[in-house]
Amino acid sequence: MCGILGVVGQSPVNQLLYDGLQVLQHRGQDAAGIVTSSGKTFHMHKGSGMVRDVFRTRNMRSLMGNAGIAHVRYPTAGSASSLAEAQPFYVNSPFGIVLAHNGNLTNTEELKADMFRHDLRHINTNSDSEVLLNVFAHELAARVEGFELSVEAIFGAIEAVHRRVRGAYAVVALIAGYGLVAFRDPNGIRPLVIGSTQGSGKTEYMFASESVALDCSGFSILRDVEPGEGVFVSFDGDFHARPCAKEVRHAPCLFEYVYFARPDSVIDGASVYQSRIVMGEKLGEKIRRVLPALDIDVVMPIPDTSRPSALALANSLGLPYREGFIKNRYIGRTFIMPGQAVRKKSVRQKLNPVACEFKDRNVLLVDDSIVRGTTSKEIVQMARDAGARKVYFASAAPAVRFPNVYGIDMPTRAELLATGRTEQEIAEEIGADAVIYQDLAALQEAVHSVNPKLHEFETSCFDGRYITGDITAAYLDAIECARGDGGKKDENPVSTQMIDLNLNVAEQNLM
Ligand SMILES: O=P(O)(O)OC[C@H]1O[C@H](OP(=O)(O)OP(=O)(O)O)[C@H](O)[C@@H]1O
Ligand SMILES: NC(=O)CC[C@H](N)C(=O)O
Ligand SMILES: [Mg+2]
Repeated sequence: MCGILGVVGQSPVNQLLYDGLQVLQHRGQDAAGIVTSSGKTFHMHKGSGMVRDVFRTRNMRSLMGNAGIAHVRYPTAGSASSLAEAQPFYVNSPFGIVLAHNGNLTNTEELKADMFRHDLRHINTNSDSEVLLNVFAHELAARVEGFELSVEAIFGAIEAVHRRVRGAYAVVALIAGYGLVAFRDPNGIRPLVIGSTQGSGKTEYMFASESVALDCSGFSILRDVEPGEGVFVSFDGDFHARPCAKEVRHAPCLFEYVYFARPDSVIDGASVYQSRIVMGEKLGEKIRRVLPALDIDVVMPIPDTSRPSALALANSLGLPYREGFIKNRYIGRTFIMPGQAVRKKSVRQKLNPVACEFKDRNVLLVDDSIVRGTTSKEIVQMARDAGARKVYFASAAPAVRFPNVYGIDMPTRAELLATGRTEQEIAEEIGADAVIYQDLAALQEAVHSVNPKLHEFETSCFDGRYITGDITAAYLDAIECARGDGGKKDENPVSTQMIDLNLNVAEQNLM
């Protein structure tokens, strides 16, 4: 669930992009990159790790210009350790284009083959985002007349991307000498919001995965990029927007509201915080139904993400809310770390119980979701070790039983705790006295109640219905082989040595 950012300003944007990336860090912890544009030249710096580790003062100084794009990466294609797959990606023709992508394509292999045979383009990494950039570049080149690029040609290229590409994609790109392009897939699976502010008497624009990046940079929310829409802002600040897909649906990813997004963001007009509050209230109603005896002494969140839901749940049941686990603020999000060993170790480093809150009590632990069960297994044991009598575990999301192919790295059924298990068996597996899951209809209703205009969501990890209509059992088997924890390219050191055609690594090391 990467984070993307783009700005067309009237003064240097390097600091703005850096600060914005820091605010989007929760969407990707494995790599970060910024490209700025001054005149017809791009300036790029990217690397593996968190934003604070990738950029030094010397790198920041070299990022000159009044427009730029940026990316934080949580890989869903290729590998976490490959520097060559860090974004933004660059192609030199036509004009020079850099692109940053959040999401995951589902026809990458077909596109790659087409690109090689018909478009005569070479893809050098395993990243689907490099493929997406090359499709856009090819379609743009096909529409250039003479040396001039028209706004019509840009929208035509976006239309062609929507025709050729399947899956989830929210994109920002720069075309050297022209401006910034932004677009979102026709189902609107991944978020992309537009903000504006005034600078030197002109309107400045920012595009971001989440509105929190606009808030922290002094931009106000203008609106979301619509599903299938294309937007172009010239480097002079002229704004153009147009629908670019014939068939559109508005089905944002429900998991953004459950886990990925920051609570202070508003996605597609629905406050994430408000949505999580309602999720907690609805979960409270369900707990009243399924545990009528209600022998619970205290409700506790598993920090961070479940906090608003746990608080609302406790209020709705009239039970005390306590912070029984303290989070180490210097450890990142465990779910988006690459590899099960590091995720498991990090839960213990990240969360520690306050023993006196557990002693001889029946506790209800609340998490936003249970995916692999890495967190819940450890946490239930910690609660018992700290003296809890009974441990109930509630999830603000339904059981995750199906792989996600749209930008969340849970590619195999086998790694999901709920696969092939009843709720009773799940409780046994994590060592809880009972597990209570939110119903899918209640979860959808929670977000819908916050923005009644949202009727449909991308819910595949809960119900196995893939909105792009192209996901077959054979496709799922293939990604399971390629991306299961055993099959990931991370385990293959050769892939980390892939030549990075985007980045002057030698120069980066010298600086
Ligand atoms: O069942 P699992 O595979 O463990 O995945 C689910 C857990 O992972 C996430 O927490 P994470 O530590 O990533 O982030 P947070 O601090 O935002 O809650 C999520 O909030 C759950 O706690
Ligand atoms: N989570 C994402 O948005 C990932 C983007 C892209 N598929 C990558 O792996 O780099
Ligand atoms: Mg969590």
